[in-house]
Amino acid sequence: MSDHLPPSHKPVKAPKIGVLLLNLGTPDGTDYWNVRRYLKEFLSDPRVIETPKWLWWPLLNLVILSVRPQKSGHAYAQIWDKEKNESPLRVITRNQTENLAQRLSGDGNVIVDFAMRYGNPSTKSVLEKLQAAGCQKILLVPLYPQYSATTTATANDKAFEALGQMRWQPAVRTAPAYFDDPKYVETLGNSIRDGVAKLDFEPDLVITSYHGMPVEYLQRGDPYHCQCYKTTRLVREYLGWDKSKLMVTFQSRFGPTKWLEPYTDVTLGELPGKGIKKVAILAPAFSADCIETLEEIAMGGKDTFMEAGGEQFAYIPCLNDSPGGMDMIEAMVRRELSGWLD
Ligand SMILES: C=CC1=C(C)c2cc3[nH]c(cc4nc(cc5[nH]c(cc1n2)c(C)c5CCC(=O)O)C(CCC(=O)O)=C4C)c(C)c3C=C
Ligand SMILES: [Fe+2]
Ligand SMILES: [Fe+2]
Repeated sequence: MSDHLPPSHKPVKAPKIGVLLLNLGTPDGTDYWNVRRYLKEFLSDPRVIETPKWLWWPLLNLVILSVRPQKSGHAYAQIWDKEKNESPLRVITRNQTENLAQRLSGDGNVIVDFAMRYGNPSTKSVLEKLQAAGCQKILLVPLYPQYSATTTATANDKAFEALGQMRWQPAVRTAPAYFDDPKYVETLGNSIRDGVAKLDFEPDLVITSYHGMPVEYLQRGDPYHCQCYKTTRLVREYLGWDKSKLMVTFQSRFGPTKWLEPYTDVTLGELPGKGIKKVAILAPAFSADCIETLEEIAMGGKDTFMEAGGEQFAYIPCLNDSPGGMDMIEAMVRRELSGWLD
């Protein structure tokens, strides 16, 4: 009888599985307003800045956002991918996405995409796109090897904020940090060994420079600091190197508070005076090269080191969409999809 028929509803797509790679974000352009918009969203995140809002709001809006966008915009302009008119972080994240999609294409019903925590493509827009395409199961993959509330947790928060507005919410999994995953350690170790072998000099020291954070965040329980040290220890053990050959430093200090030490810039300025004149440096906290690696370390870090009397300086790129890096991401994603993939 017609009164027992269900009311009309939206057409239902064949069920699919979504894999969503999440990264931090980047401005859409290097001009003042694009950088300002991005920094405002980023620096208004209470997971990133824990200063009470009543104190932080005037400081951010009246001081920081009137000067920082110009300074950062100039830095972004130096590393901008002019051909694609895009920031390297987004170019590389898209390449990783396309590469992974290719690798999972034989698995039939998987859609791979990427989204940013700040800026575009927004996490909400991509999750809605995946849901509209029929994804009833979604794996969120924050592309941060070491967990931090300031990166991993806020990326997941943003996804759950969007999921919270969905009537038909997909089943969701989040991939864990992979700082001690043997495949990550091996891949990073191989990239250091190969990166050093390609140089026309033998470095006295290799520096693993991690993005820093206020010491207070560590004291309040963020495990990031320990995970950084563990990554470097495991890589050193994998390479069979002496402790004196591989060092940990922390970069990208922001604001007047005490951040994790030793600071990368201070260390680079001091090493030549201690007789260490040839260094190679890499940034294992980043899954893709970006302003913090290309401008701050490969350019700024080199200047600091050479001006202090250094003789040779080399930057070893992030894993990006290298074959080894993609093998590692694919293995991690397949593991986290277990039970979902046929
Ligand atoms: C203000 C505090 C910040 C904390 C804490 C922080 C942690 C953190 N960040 C990354 C990865 C990236 N950060 C990037 C840029 C960036 N980071 C901060 C500040 C903090 N980061 C700022 C203000 C900026 C913007 C650039 C600038 O104005 O200097 C990026 C690169 C983005 C790009 O577009 O290229 C990444 C990636 C990690 C891993 C981390 C963990 C502790
Ligand atoms: Fe950062
Ligand atoms: Fe620690």
